[in-house]
Amino acid sequence: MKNSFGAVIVAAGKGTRMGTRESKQYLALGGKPIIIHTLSVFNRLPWLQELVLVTGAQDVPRCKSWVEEYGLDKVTAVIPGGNERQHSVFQGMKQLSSEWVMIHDGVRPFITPEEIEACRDAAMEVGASVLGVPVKDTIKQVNGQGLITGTPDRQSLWAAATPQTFRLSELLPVHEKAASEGFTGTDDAMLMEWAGYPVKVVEGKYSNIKITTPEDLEYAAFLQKRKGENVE
Ligand SMILES: Nc1ccn([C@@H]2O[C@H](COP(=O)(O)OP(=O)(O)OP(=O)(O)O)[C@@H](O)[C@H]2O)c(=O)n1
Ligand SMILES: C[C@](O)(CO)[C@H](O)COP(=O)(O)O
Repeated sequence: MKNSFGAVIVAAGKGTRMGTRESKQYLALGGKPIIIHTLSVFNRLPWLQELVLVTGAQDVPRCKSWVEEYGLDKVTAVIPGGNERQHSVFQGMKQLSSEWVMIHDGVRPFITPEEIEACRDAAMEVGASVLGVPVKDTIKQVNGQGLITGTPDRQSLWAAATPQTFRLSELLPVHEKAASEGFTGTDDAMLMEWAGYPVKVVEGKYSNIKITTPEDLEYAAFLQKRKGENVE
């Protein structure tokens, strides 16, 4: 359907950098698994037609029971992901029938409806969008010996986040082409850039963190407490 939107929440990673036995997307935050916080934000979007969760094959049953338990009624599929994030995105996209697809990391639970809607609107304007923030540090390019080989102009540097929003009819064939040519990107925008599509960056919040390493959990607990205090 024209201008229909689906979301793929990718949560099939191992969380190696977190170093916990439990994969980080299932760790408790404010009494609920992190992934449930993320899904709940998307589930509350009135204009979102379908919501697909991509998770570890062994975690599909418990994720399905959480979907029921937390009343996540927009979730249309809970499916196993792949060895790479790109593979998980591809599997999730194949479950969708919407015109547009928003891909979001399951470990970014502090995304806000306002940021998601800004991404939606920018994608409809340009064809594709990525939420990001201007970098605050000076970024260095460093060679294998640890020597600095360059300092890109900070004015042009943004840290890409998610959601990343595309037309399903454009992203799916690009994923297929990347798979056939062995091209791997660390985000979906990289694939679309590689294929020559324009992608607009939308300025988001620095609080849209990707929970990756142990210190992120401490910051996440602070953000969750602050969020709880802001509820009317
Ligand atoms: N094969 C993979 C790898 C990652 N992801 C998801 O992509 C998001 C961003 O990836 P990242 O933060 O790197 O998660 P992990 O790959 O689990 O972390 P690590 O690299 O530390 O193992 C996460 O929600 C993760 O679950 C996924 O669905 N499938
Ligand atoms: C997609 C992403 O979150 C954009 O910053 C990031 O590239 C994911 O990288 P990861 O290594 O899979 O966490």
